[in-house]
Amino acid sequence: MPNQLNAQKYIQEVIEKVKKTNADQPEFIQAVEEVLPSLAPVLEKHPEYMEANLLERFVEPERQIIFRVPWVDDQGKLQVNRGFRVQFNGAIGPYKGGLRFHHTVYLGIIKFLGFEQILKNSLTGLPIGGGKGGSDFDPRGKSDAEIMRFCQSFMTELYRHIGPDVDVPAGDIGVGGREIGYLYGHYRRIRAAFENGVLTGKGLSYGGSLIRPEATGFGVTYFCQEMLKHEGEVFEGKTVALSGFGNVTWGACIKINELGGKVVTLSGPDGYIYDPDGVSGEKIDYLLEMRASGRDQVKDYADKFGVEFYPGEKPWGVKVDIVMPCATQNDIHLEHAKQIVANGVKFVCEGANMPCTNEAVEYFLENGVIVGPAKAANAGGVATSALEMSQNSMRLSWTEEEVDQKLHQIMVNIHNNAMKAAEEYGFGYNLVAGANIAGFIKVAEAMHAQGNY
Ligand SMILES: NC(=O)C1=CN([C@@H]2O[C@H](COP(=O)(O)OP(=O)(O)OC[C@H]3O[C@@H](n4cnc5c(N)ncnc54)[C@H](O)[C@@H]3O)[C@@H](O)[C@H]2O)C=CC1
Ligand SMILES: O=C(O)CCC(=O)C(=O)O
Repeated sequence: MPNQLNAQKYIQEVIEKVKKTNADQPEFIQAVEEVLPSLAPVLEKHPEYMEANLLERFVEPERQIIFRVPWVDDQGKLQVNRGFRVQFNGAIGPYKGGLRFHHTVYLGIIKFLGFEQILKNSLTGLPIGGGKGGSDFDPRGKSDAEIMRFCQSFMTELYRHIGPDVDVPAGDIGVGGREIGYLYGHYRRIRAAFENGVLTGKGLSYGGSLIRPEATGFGVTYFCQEMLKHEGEVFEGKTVALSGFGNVTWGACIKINELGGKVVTLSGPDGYIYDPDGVSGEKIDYLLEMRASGRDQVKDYADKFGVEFYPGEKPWGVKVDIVMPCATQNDIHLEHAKQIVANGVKFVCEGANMPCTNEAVEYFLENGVIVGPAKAANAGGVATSALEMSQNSMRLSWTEEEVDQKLHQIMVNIHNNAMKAAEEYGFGYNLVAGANIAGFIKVAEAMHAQGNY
């Protein structure tokens, strides 16, 4: 009992301090408030972690780098953006996590993503620490040459902070194969060395891994398949509401179709589309064109395939069997969660990072909806990045089947480990709490073993 009281009190104190010292970073506070309360039983079992004030160290990044990114646009005008890399926790491996190029990026977004990444990377079972980076650069409407110049300038500063054994960035919103190519080319030029383990998500011709582009979408679908299996159900014949139309949504569409499910919605910042026949075949290929166009609008899909477009709306009112938000954070608020529950949805599986507000997740759990939390469900992307790092170190390439089979097994393991941790610590089949606990245990052990850093 005393430990129980202590743990809860200690967690509250740490949360209060995070709120006070990061008051201008609501997304980071949200991520911390979601994770910390579920760690109480772990701290009760390990009072030594409280004595060593491990949690306060856990919520403070090891290093935050903020830098100027000057670049010249096609009109010859000098533009300036802000670059970020947050090296959050390196206790179990080199910092690992994507770069986001989006106009909304600021320190609070990068910190919430980096914080989530610590637990996610731990859940993969692979030796990778947590980090994240990006810029408020807006790729919309930029030419290829502008994107290249921006990436080169970004790397001109970033290169000194990263390395195959130090910090290994990859893609996220607004950063895909093209951007990784420009970033790597510039890194190689500055370093005068072929150190391709420094970035993942590379093209196949210079050390990329098969299946990495599909991995996050495949992974979230494999994870959802395990959630369905737990309830004695399958994808076959199920309708699915997806949001976004980018990399994760694309991969999820492919795998859901393969498993016999039907994707009926996509979305963008401009609204959502409803396709009652399902997003399949050439329609899935078209998502790649939409993303590459830099227009960032889902209406293009409606125009091309003659389906309904709902401007300014989200897809969460559509009656489906499964909901998979794959666009961005806080896409599903409490009012959407109420609609989703009222529609009888039993499964919500998060492809994006923190796509549901904490209130929405609580409402789902209270109403018996099974939630696949992002840090577990979308870990297939970073897991396959770690497989890319392994291939780079070994100087060899695995086949598509080999990578996919490893990815699939990793997703099954993550699901089972989250499920077991939740059961062991008294949360039942609550994958949200289970993922937090299972991810935390390994990092906490490593931090504690390494002294008071
Ligand atoms: N690419 C990866 O390997 C991984 C990505 N994620 C997460 O998945 C989500 C999607 O990332 P990607 O598909 O890689 O990016 P992307 O750049 O390929 O696609 C992003 C999609 O989200 C939509 N979007 C962005 N901001 C929006 C807003 N404010 N309102 C509505 N729609 C918006 C865009 O229109 C686009 O369809 C992000 O939360 C990302 O952090 C998570 C794990 C790995
Ligand atoms: O593959 C990676 O390292 C990054 C993936 C990522 O950014 C994420 O998991 O959110």
